[in-house]
Amino acid sequence: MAPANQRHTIFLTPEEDRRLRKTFKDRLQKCRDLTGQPRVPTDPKTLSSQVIQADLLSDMGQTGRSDAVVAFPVGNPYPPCIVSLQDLQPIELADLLVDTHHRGRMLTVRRVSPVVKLQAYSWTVVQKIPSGETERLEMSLHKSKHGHDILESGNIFQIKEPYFTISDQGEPTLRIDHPSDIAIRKDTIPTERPFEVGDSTATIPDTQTPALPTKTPKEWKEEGNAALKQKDLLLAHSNYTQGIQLVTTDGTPKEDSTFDLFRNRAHVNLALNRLDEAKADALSALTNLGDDRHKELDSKSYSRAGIAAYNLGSFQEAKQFFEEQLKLSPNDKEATIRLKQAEKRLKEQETGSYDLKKIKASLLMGHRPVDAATFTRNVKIKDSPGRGRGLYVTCAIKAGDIVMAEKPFCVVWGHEAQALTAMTYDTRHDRIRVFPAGLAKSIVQKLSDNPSQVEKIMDLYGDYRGLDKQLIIRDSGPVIDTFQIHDIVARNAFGPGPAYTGRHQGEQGDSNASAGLWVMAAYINHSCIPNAKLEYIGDLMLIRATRSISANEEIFHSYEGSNDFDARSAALMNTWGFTCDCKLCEAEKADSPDVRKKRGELEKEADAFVQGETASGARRMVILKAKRLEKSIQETYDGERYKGLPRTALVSIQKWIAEASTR
Ligand SMILES: C[S@@+](CC[C@H](N)C(=O)[O-])C[C@H]1O[C@@H](n2cnc3c(N)ncnc32)[C@H](O)[C@@H]1O
Repeated sequence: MAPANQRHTIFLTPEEDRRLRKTFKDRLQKCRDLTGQPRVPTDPKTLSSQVIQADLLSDMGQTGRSDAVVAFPVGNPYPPCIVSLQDLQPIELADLLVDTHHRGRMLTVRRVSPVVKLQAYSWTVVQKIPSGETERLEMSLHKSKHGHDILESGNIFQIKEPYFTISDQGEPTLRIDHPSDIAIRKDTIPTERPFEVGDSTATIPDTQTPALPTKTPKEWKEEGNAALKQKDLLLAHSNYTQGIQLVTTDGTPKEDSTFDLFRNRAHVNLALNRLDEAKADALSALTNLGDDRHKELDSKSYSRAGIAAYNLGSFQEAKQFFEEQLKLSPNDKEATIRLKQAEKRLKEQETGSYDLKKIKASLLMGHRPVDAATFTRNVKIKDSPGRGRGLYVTCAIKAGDIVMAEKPFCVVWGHEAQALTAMTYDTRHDRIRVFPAGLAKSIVQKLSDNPSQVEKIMDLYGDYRGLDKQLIIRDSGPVIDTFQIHDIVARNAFGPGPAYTGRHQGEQGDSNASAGLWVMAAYINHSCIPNAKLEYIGDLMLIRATRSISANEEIFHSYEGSNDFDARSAALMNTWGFTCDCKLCEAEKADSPDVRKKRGELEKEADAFVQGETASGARRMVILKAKRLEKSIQETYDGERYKGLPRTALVSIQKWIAEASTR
């Protein structure tokens, strides 16, 4: 994870480290050994008793959330299915091969057991009908949608290009890594006897049949409204969608009930943070009729379109929608306030001038996230030789000034339920890393709900390029390669530290560090002698110049603050996969290991001295001791080689001496 306040390490004993690597390597080996072998049929009774036992254990809290850090392997990416359901050929469980992706095929199964929900995956038992054969089905990290477990949200699934493999626990399993590879059948027949393994009386056709009995759009609207009243947003969304699908073939509503369906779904979409669809729905709901009743309804639609645009950071568009709303309802106070807010954001976007005092005060009042715009006018992305792309300033910036300010694409704070720090074993580099899994999950969810954002996220640096940055929409949503998201998060996420100070103690344990993705800032490369630093005010990230920066100069901040060359180099390689070649690293690399060791020891001594001795009012003898320590550290630096470079080991002792000497 990237800077600052990041947590790169979770302490593992050598034995734990060895066991973790061995478990995952053994599983990989088992997969390799069995690849392409025919699947061995399972015993339905054994499978069902396993799931029931595991479900009981998880109910008793024995396998659910605990302080233990979740670990899973990464580094064997495979692409999601990009073929529509209708173009896939059905496959039987009996035809599956081990550790194989069944490209071009689709498996329709019925869930016949409860779902065992664990932190990093969920699993259940499914049955092929009419054969009655059963199999384990596992959905990995990206297993929930708006807080609901996907496997639990239905009982008939269509699995696209099924992947049959061996689970991390060594069991044969169908495994889903990309949420777009599983569809819940809309015509799911609610089973009165839901969990009877071996029941093969019902048949499920592989292709979808129209829902029976058919409801009218008005009835779907009423069902949607009822679900909304019950706060079941997903059901309300589904009901309105069914109504919309009945009345529109070309996306254009024709009568009042259809306009209502769109307007109501816009409301639900706002609540679900599905902003793209919220905006589109609100605009589709516009009747453009001039009578008072329709004017009032259209005003509501403009308001919803404006809120969606505002939350997407499209402030110009938001402003236009609120202006249209005010034309229809000139006395609407809320619309006037919203218009003013949009205008303020546009000004921030343009000038980079923020009322930081007011923002800080709003944080004290508990208002989060910060209501502010992103300011990136003075920076641009360009190639940075040897470092991929980097961020450059387009004009001179004075020391202390704001280079840019950015709101995150997504942030998960340590105190939030979604926070989850995991350990990953990357089979590509044989490395164990700390990974903000909760952030990755939230990003996948946000992108699935807001396809307009896919391109900018997928453009970020990651080792595995997956589908690159192309947006592919299939069946009912965008195809998101979760392995690509993993690699992007691993190299670009920031650790902003706890959201609150003083309160919410313990919000950053081993398993719940805060993490976020600030897209433009993610283009900034590392240097051990940076010219900029990060600050967070709530979720607003400020990048400030630490010295004056000339026009067209590249911006750098320090990903890793350790003064110890070896520790710093190891962290840069382990977390970000590169060797720093800045002048400071060059100079430190040229020092002999003995000199580096000596300097490290002296620095520790200096730190202990500074902690133990108060500078103000220090006696002469104590100051002399500090100066001797300073001199010893100075002697570890080669004057010629370190000319113009920071001598980082001296920082604390020199600060102490300066303070002690000003009396
Ligand atoms: C947060 S991204 C920075 C933007 C990235 N350079 C790009 O092209 O999108 C971090 C990645 O940039 C590269 N990087 C950053 N600083 C570097 C440096 N000083 N030297 C070499 N590579 C660097 C590494 O590949 C690292 O994993």
